[in-house]
Formats: sequence, structure tokens, C-alpha cells
Amino acid sequence: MSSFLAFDLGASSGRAMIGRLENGRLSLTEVHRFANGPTEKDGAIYWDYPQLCLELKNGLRKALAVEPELDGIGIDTWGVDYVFFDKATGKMRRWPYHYRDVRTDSPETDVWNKISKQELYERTGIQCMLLNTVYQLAAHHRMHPEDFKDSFFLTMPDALAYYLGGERTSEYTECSTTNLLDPVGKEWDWEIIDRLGLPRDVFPEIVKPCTFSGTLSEELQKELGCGPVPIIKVGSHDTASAVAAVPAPESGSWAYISAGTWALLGAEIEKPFRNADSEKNSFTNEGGLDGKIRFLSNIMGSWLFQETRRVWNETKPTPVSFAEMEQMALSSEPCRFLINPNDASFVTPGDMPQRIIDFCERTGQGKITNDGEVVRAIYDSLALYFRTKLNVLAQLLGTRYQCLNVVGGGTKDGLLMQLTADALNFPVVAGPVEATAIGNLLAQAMAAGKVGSLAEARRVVNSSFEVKTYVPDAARHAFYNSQIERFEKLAK
Ligand SMILES: C[C@H](O)[C@H](O)[C@@H](O)C(=O)CO
Repeated sequence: MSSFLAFDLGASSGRAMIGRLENGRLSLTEVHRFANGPTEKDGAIYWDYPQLCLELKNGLRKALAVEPELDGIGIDTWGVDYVFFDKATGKMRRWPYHYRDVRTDSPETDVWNKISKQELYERTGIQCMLLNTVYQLAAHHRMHPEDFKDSFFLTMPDALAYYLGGERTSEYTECSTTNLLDPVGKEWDWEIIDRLGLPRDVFPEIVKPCTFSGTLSEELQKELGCGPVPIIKVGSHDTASAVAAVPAPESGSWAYISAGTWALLGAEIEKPFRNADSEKNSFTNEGGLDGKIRFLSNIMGSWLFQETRRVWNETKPTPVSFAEMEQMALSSEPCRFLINPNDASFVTPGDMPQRIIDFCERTGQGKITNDGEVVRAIYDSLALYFRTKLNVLAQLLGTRYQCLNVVGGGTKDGLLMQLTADALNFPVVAGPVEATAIGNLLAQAMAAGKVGSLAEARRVVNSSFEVKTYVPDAARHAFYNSQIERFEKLAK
């Protein structure tokens, strides 16, 4: 039996999960869970990196209490964000910015005057989002040029691995979210970097997933009373780990949604796919395990529910739960109000319920009069948006899908899974919930030679974890058909 520890950090929460692999089956034990989110300081929003490091140490201490002989530690986090460190002292230079901070709202002057949006896509195959690292580093260089002197940066999961073991390298799948990588050579695109005037020497060496990357530092070994636990580079972009754990069919084409704060809808392909249509429809080519490409598109996922609930719990006398929000939607009229889930007004933290009300009013749908209508609008719009994007994906790749795999925390939302099946008119296979941590653990097992391939890893998922299948309801599907034209006009 082998046992590994996965740290899986999302935009709203983090967890430490022990995985025990025996006879081709993986079992999970959660040992630590903690909240995560933006910290506002002087009008900007940041990640509390020092606190996240403490959470890793607490999680490791708890893990060692139940499993003293760990065979490895792997870290995955959300994409695009990074931390600057001083080359000489190794100390953090500045709290890392949160990707929803508005400093990247001058893309023309920061980036496009030097390299156009089209050329960026042609070179990197990455969908244009102003939260991408290319826009963040360009804005950072404009605002804090001193941070680029005698320093280096590490992408977020690697900055956390650096705290544990001191390695100054970044893992490929996370680097693939920067919009600064050559997706064929899997290396930094130095021409883009030079044309943006960013110094090459701050860029970390890129290493492959499923490889060993040093051990726990002597200082932490001493403090925690353990040995040199190996640190393993996994699919450190959380979505890469989630996709690795999709219990996909061994043959035939399959599509997935990794559902969490974001809903990442896509397919796994052998090599980058870039053309004018894939760019226009915001499909991106992020790196996966086994040299695969995650051809996907970002859709605002649970963020719309999270931010709505946060505002209500700050303004209403009694807190509301996600389960209550689901009930509110169930008792509201379907498709009375619809939104474009990816509307720019929904990106930054703020009064989400009011923004949804404003979206519906400015699109001539009339005035929302109660909370249930706000939540129902999110549900119906996400289900219809998944349908629209999946149709575009099928057209781009010249294939047809008869089933959709959904993995991640978002699968706990049974109503969203059911409405998605209704909108698509084919089954939605939901699970596992902890796909990201599972993919992290299996990547460690692959590095340790306990699992031979990505296909074998998916067989382990299939034989270890339950899934739930949602089948479409014909009447609700017919109703969504009557709404799709109206929706697609709104979602343009
Ligand atoms: C910005 C998002 O974090 C990123 O695009 C997404 O892929 C992700 O990391 C979801 O956790």
C-alpha cells in the first residue's frame, strides 16, 4: 500500500487529503479543510500567501498524525496567479495579487500595443481573459518595476511547494495558464516576453508533472518530527488534476465540466487546436497530464452563487445556505429571467444580486422582484450556457457527444446537474466530487511508478468512486428548446 498527501487549493476553499492506494483502488481521508478567498488592502485584492503556508503546515501535521510514512506530497491550486520572491534572501517580495483585481483593465497599453490579442492566441492558443498572467505581469511591471529586479516568480502551486521544500521551479500545466507558453514546445514563449519588455531572468524553469521535486525542508522535518517526505510535481493546475480523474469511457469521444468556482467545459485532445473559430468562441489549450491538451472554455460557475450568497449573508438578518438557494430556485418560474453567465459585470467581487437584476433590466426582461428569481436565473442560464458551449465544442472538434462527465464540488448541486441534463437532452454523469485531489494523488502514484498511465489512473477512479447519472426529462428539455434562441441572443 502507498499513501500520498494532496493539497488541493481552490479560490474559495482548500483541503488536505490522504490517498491510500492498494490493489488498484484508492481511498481518501480528509485531514484538513480551510477557507480561502481575497484579502482587500489599500483598494487592491490579494491572496494571503503567508496564511496559506500555515494551512499547509497544519494540514501536514494532521496528516503525519494519521499516516507517519507518507510516500509523497503534491500541491494543486487555481491557475494564473504567482508570487514574487527575492533571489538572494528567498523571501516573498509582495503579497500575490488576486486574479479578480482590476489592475489588468488597461490591456491595450499594457499588452496589445506590443502584441495583438490575435497574435497572442495564434502563438499560445490561450483564450483571452484579462486575469491571465500575461496581463497581470504586464500591469505588475508598470506598477512595481522594482519587483522584477534580483527576483524570481513562481506560479501559485509551486510557490507553496517552495515553502515546503525550497525548489525554485514551476510545473508545466500551471504554466500553461499564463498565456505566455508555446503549447507545442511546452516552454516559455520568449518572443512574447521580450516584446512586453519583461526580464527573462525572473521566469522559473518549467518542469513536467508526475516528477519528483526534492523533499520537505530540514527545518520543517525538524519542526514536524518527520523524515524527508518527497515533494512531487503533479498536474498542479487544479483543472489539470480534475480532468486526469474524470472517469471517462476507455473509447469514444467524451466531454467534461470541472465544476467549482469556475466551470471549465471541454475535451481532452492530443495536440493544440487553434483557429479563428476557437479564438472567437474562447476555447483555450491548457496543458494536461501525459502530454495531452485540455481544450476548454472558462464559464463562471459557482462563483455566481457564492458571491450572491456572500452579499445576502452580509445584508440579510438570517444567513442563507446553498441548499436553501436550490429550494428557492425550485419554487421559482423557469426561465422567467436569463443572464449571460460570462458577462463582464460578474467578474469582480461585488453586489452580484443587484448586477443580475441590472442585467435583466438592461436586456428588457423587466424587473426581478424576489430572491428566488435571482437564483433561478443563475440555474437556467448556466444549464443553457453549458448546452451552447458544448455544441460549439462538438462543432469545432467535428464530433458528437452522448454523455457529459461533470466532476468537482459543483456536482453536489443536484438541481444544476439535472437542469444541465435537461438542457443537453443526454445523461450527465456526476462525480467524483473530489476529482481534483484524486487526480493530484494519482499523479503522485504515477511518479512513484505505482500507476502506469493516465488510462490506468482513470480505471482506478472508476473502480474506487461512485458517480451519479442524471437523465434528461423530455418535458423540461422541450421547454428549454423554446428558450434557447432568446438565451443565445442574451449570451452573445
Ligand atoms: C482563473 C481561474 O482560476 C482559472 O482560469 C481556472 O482554470 C481555474 O484555475 C479554476 O480553478
